Amino acid sequence: MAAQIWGSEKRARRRREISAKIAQMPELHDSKPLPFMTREEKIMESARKLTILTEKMGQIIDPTDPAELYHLNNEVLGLEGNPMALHGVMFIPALSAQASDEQQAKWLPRALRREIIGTYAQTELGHGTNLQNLETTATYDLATQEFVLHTPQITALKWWPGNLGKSSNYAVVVAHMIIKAKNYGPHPFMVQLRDEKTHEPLPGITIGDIGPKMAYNIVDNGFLGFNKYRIPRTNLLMRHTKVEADGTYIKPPHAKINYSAMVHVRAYMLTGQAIMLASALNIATRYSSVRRQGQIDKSQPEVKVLEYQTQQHRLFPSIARAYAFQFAGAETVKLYEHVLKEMKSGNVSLMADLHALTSGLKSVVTYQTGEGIEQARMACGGHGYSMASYISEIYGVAIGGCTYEGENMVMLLQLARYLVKSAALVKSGQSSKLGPLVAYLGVKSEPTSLIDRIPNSGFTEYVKTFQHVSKRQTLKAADMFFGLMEKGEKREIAWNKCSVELNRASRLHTRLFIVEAFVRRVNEIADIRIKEALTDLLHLHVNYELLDIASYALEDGFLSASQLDYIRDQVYLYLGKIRPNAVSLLDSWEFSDIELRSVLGRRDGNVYENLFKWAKSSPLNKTDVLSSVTQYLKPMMEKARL
Ligand SMILES: CCCCCCCCCCCCCCCCCCCCCCCC(=O)SCCNC(=O)CCNC(=O)[C@H](O)C(C)(C)COP(=O)(O)OP(=O)(O)OC[C@H]1O[C@@H](n2cnc3c(N)ncnc32)[C@H](O)[C@@H]1OP(=O)(O)O
Ligand SMILES: Cc1cc2nc3c(=O)[nH]c(=O)nc-3n(C[C@H](O)[C@H](O)[C@H](O)COP(=O)(O)OP(=O)(O)OC[C@H]3O[C@@H](n4cnc5c(N)ncnc54)[C@H](O)[C@@H]3O)c2cc1C
Repeated sequence: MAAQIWGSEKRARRRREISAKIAQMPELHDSKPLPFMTREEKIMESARKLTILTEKMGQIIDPTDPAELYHLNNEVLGLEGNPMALHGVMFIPALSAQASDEQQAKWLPRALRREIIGTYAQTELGHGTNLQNLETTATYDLATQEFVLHTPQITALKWWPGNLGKSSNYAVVVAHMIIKAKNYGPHPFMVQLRDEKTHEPLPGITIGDIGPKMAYNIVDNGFLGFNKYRIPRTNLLMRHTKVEADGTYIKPPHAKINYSAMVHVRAYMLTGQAIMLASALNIATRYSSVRRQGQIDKSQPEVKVLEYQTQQHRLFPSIARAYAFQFAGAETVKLYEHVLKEMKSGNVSLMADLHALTSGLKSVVTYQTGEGIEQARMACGGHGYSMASYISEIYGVAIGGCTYEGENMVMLLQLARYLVKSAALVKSGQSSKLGPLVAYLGVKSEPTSLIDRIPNSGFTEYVKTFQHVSKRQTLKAADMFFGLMEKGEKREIAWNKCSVELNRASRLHTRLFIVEAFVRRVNEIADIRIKEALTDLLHLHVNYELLDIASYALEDGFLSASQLDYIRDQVYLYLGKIRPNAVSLLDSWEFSDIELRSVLGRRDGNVYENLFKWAKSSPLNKTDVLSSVTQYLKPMMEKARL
């Protein structure tokens, strides 16, 4: 099963080898539990480990393999980030995709050797979503052949970029490029922020940390202002766009090609979310098979809480989602790598499809991951609320994904643009022009669903039902939009009035893609036992998801009330079938105790003893009487007693 999850036997084996090596290297372990550290201590601890990794990484992993890097990162540095997180996740990808060969030769080897640390500085205090209204300017000075970076007012301060505040000395900065008074829109520039020797900010740069956040507190998200700060013309990233010395602008082959670093993260973060969901579920499911509370049959001893159907219903559909996200994420990464290769050689024809797909997936996956992790926390009762479970930290980190790389509603609306265009093709009789991901929009469906009507139909009737609801909602939302425009509404006003319906269409389309990716994967599996276990999980997935969106299929009679009862019964049936495999389905992800960082989710199940040990190690317990007591509470009580 690990081979299915991680992509191959070899990958699963490599993960085990890497975990085993890390287990033998105490210098790479947390020196104490992260929840007991201050933010400064955590940052220090993380930087300490990073420097060891820079020395020893080659002994542990193949540093050119992103999957191995990611695993090393999760084991050693953990989910809460590190001082170079953005360096690997966005700075290097931005340089790789957007810098010319000459620029790459100059900067990439230095970045890869970690001579410099970089980040991606785009979002500002006043604008994150609407890139067209960013306010930082890069004005070309023809006389000196330099760009002058400037922050005209407080809302133009860069705000949020990870590791910008304290760690990075370089950044890819996105600013509006102005040449001879003409604004060419946001463009990426390579900018040195700090002195390479002293690490002091360079003159003309204001920089710092934006303060503690809901999670990710090892990352120094920062602010950055420029006061007429000059950089050479050749610091504009020029793989796709060029500015000649005389100010001539050569436009890129696609207007949004400079957004590729964002698409990179959107494509890669899906499996990251799957891992966080599976981690939280692993903790909750293991704990649920240790925790005994109450009886189902009063004549029997107390049961493991995992025996309760409500507990299974809380956890198992999310187990199915974690697998589904992992499979859909793996497909998306493959597609991204393909499109990136094509883009580099000038073929930009697949960019719109990739953008639509990653926008929808990023939104649905992060939202459902958040839901699943929160349910996992609640499923652990009181101990889930303790930082000893570590689930709240996983939740805080995962939920950040709903906001970064494009706020979820906004990204769903991006997919909706693509769906509405596709609907227009269907309506104008040009269904043959639909791309493969939306081809179903042009296919006539049966009048009613055949779920439970055709024996042994596998998952086909389920997929058709998801297609039907997605198609119907897309065409309905598009009709609403076109109808308003026909009545004379301006395009943007009409769009806003339909946006809730449009986003519903985007979610349904994305959920269909996730179901199809799961079905595709299960169909490919040769090993009978693995196929059986995953088929059970897929049954649970399709029935649970369909029940969740049933109103869309009920409103036009595509599903009947009796079919709905059948679907509900299937959910209960598969909860029971999955129960014996539940812990194994999560243990198959092979998270080590080092990586999980959870007292509740320990592999050995020795929860109570270790919870007590953990509590005793709290800094508050170093002394029996705290100074808050001697200084305030004790005098208060004494005064009251007089
Ligand atoms: C030991 C070492 C450890 C190191 C570890 C290394 C591991 C390496 C492995 C990697 C693993 C990665 C895992 C991820 C883990 C995550 C870590 C967390 C890091 C957090 C990073 C967060 C970073 C950020 O948030 S950066 C800022 C992101 N900002 C945004 O996303 C802003 C959102 N806004 C937008 O994207 C745009 O403004 C948008 C799209 C909303 C609107 O743009 P615009 O106004 O320009 O366009 P429109 O007018 O709306 O549209 C015009 C047209 O263009 C189309 N379009 C838009 N974007 C794209 C695109 N990208 N591609 C193609 N087409 C695009 C749009 O659809 C329109 O098309 P139409 O045809 O006109 O409809
Ligand atoms: C943990 C974290 C890490 C980050 N790292 C980085 C980084 O490394 N580099 C970087 O540059 N940035 C980074 N960011 C910033 C992040 O990319 C933005 O916060 C994000 O893109 C959302 O933009 P915003 O803050 O402007 O939200 P807003 O756009 O202000 O969103 C507020 C509300 O308005 C709604 N809204 C906005 N526009 C529309 C619209 N057109 N239609 C409908 N609704 C709309 C949204 O849906 C939301 O409900 C990070 C953010 C976080 C939380």
